[in-house]
Amino acid sequence: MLSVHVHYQTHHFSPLTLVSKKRETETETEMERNEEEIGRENGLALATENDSSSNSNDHSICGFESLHHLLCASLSPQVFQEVKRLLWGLNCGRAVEPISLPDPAKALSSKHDFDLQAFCFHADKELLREPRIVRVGLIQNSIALPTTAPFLDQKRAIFQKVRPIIDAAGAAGVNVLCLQEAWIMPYGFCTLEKRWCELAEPVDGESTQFLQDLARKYNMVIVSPILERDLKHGETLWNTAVIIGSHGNIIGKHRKNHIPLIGESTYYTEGNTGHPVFETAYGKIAVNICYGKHHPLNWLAFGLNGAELVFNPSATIRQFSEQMWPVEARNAAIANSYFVGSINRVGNEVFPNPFTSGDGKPQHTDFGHFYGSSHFSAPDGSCTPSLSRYRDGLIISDMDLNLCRQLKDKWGFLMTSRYELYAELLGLVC
Ligand SMILES: NC(=O)NCCC(=O)O
Repeated sequence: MLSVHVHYQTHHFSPLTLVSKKRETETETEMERNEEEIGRENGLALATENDSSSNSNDHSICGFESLHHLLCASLSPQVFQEVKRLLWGLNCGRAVEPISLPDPAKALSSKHDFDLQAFCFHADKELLREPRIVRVGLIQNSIALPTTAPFLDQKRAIFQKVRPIIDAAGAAGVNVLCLQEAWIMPYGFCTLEKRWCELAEPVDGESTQFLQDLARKYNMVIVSPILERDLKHGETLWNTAVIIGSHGNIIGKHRKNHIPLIGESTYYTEGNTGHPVFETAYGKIAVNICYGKHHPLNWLAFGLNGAELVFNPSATIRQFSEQMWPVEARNAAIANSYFVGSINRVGNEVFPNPFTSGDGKPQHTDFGHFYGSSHFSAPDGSCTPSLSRYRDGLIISDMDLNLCRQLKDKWGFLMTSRYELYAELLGLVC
């Protein structure tokens, strides 16, 4: 059993070992022709772009909360071990290990029905440095009230819903916690309606105050991505992550660097904070907000500024990015020798007025399914399984930050880079 708090469905497919036995007797063409059939025999209908069978209305993956759960229940233990090695990699020669959490954290996850999983990334033992183990948490959540409810009620209901998840992180001894992009509101930007601007807050606004108390209570650094209104500079809007220190102090903020050309760009523009790395009690952290994950140089800049852990708080749907999700952050972790925590909201958010997404499709009232699937990636290329595709959740991982330098020494990506060549080229094209 790989997760600390498991919610397996009752489906049990025949082990794929049966499939491989059958395949030994087939030619390659037969295998191709029969792939779908064999998949169906095993209850694993293969997904195609237009095939909704892999994403039934409950937004499960063939009845499972995550790919990890599906594979664990469907493969023989031996085959699953090997598939895990290939899909999630090895950390210090071993599969990324689940760890157990204190009972109060587990009790909160049962009572409030959120997915709770915990893992551990190791580093090699060093002779001159002590291990630098940090416990990091990521929270994914759906909204709490219909998008038609009064705004203040919507926001406060989200506070109420997220509170026990933060309490679970506190009970589990999490040191650094990150919430999802614009966590205090629905992702109303897809509607283009300006009324969502009302939910913007100053950096020291209501949500920051709410989290400051919790940061103090649990001695925890909290990263809080909000829609910001800069009251001191023309009341402009930004998509901002506020970094709250473990004493409840505001360490700083980062404003989203890359704004997608969908909805959001009609609300706010590119951030003006560069690529800050925040020195916290628990390590050097940075935030690459959502769409910035598609920009390798954005990831690079946080690395060059010394980040050891970069969060990617997101709000993204299946149609946009699900196939990129397991790849981009993991690649950034490898290329820049740091850890990445990827967070995505969950659920469907239905809005009162129909809108289009500029894709020629009919008007609709919901943007699409936010597929959750929050997870961690490590600089050695290993990663954790993902949280549920449709439920709120908290994923925790211990990570020895010494692994960052160890990977730099092993692979030397920074040393062998040729940034001067790229700088020259970029100088020419800019
Ligand atoms: N929130 C946001 O930047 N969404 C863009 C979609 C994506 O990057 O997957």
